[in-house]
Amino acid sequence: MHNDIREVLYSEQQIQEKVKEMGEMISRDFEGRNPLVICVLKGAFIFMADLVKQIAVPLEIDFMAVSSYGVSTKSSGVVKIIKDLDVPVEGRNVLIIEDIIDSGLTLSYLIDVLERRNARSVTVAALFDKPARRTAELDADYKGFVLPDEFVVGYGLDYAEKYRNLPYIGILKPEIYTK
Ligand SMILES: O=P(O)(O)OC[C@H]1O[C@H](OP(=O)(O)OP(=O)(O)O)[C@H](O)[C@@H]1O
Ligand code: HPA
Ligand SMILES: [Mg+2]
Repeated sequence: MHNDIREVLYSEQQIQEKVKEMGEMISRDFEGRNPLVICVLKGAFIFMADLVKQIAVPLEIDFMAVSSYGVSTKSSGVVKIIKDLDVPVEGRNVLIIEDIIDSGLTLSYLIDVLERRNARSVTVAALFDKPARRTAELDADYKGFVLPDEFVVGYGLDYAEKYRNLPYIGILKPEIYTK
């Protein structure tokens, strides 16, 4: 285990099993719907890569980069689009892939943007859910694990751009971000 991690919450193997289950459900529900799968960068890049391999229906992929945390464990409250989609979403069945829903601000902003661009449907798959800190009223259609109210890293999630490459999800030692 990495020295900066206080506790591993879900191992690489537990995550892979969950991702497979989610992929199977999505495959069933999106049969014949040709989804446009949107990866919310950077955090969702690993989940996205693992999940799409478990989805058996034809799909297309695009990427959007948004950021609101920066070098902090709390949302700045301002969601900034750093990279927009390459393709129009009008008339498409969009599946948003998120690593974590925390305050919910990122997702509520994205859903609003995609609905205003006239997506046919907007569905959300989120691997991690931290309901304790929610300020925006929303929930994922496909949800992996519910997390305690702690700042977590790994499996794509960062603190100040670090720890994304850890294959598991763990609680970051508070002294790392309070020092
Ligand atoms: O529900 P919220 O409180 O909005 O938090 C969730 C979002 O915050 C993180 O992104 P971040 O802004 O850190 O950008 P990153 O993915 O590049 O790390 C995370 O990857 C989610 O996209
Ligand atoms: O707990 C978290 N860890 C990393 N990034 C995040 N973005 C929202 N919540 C978190
Ligand atoms: Mg981040």
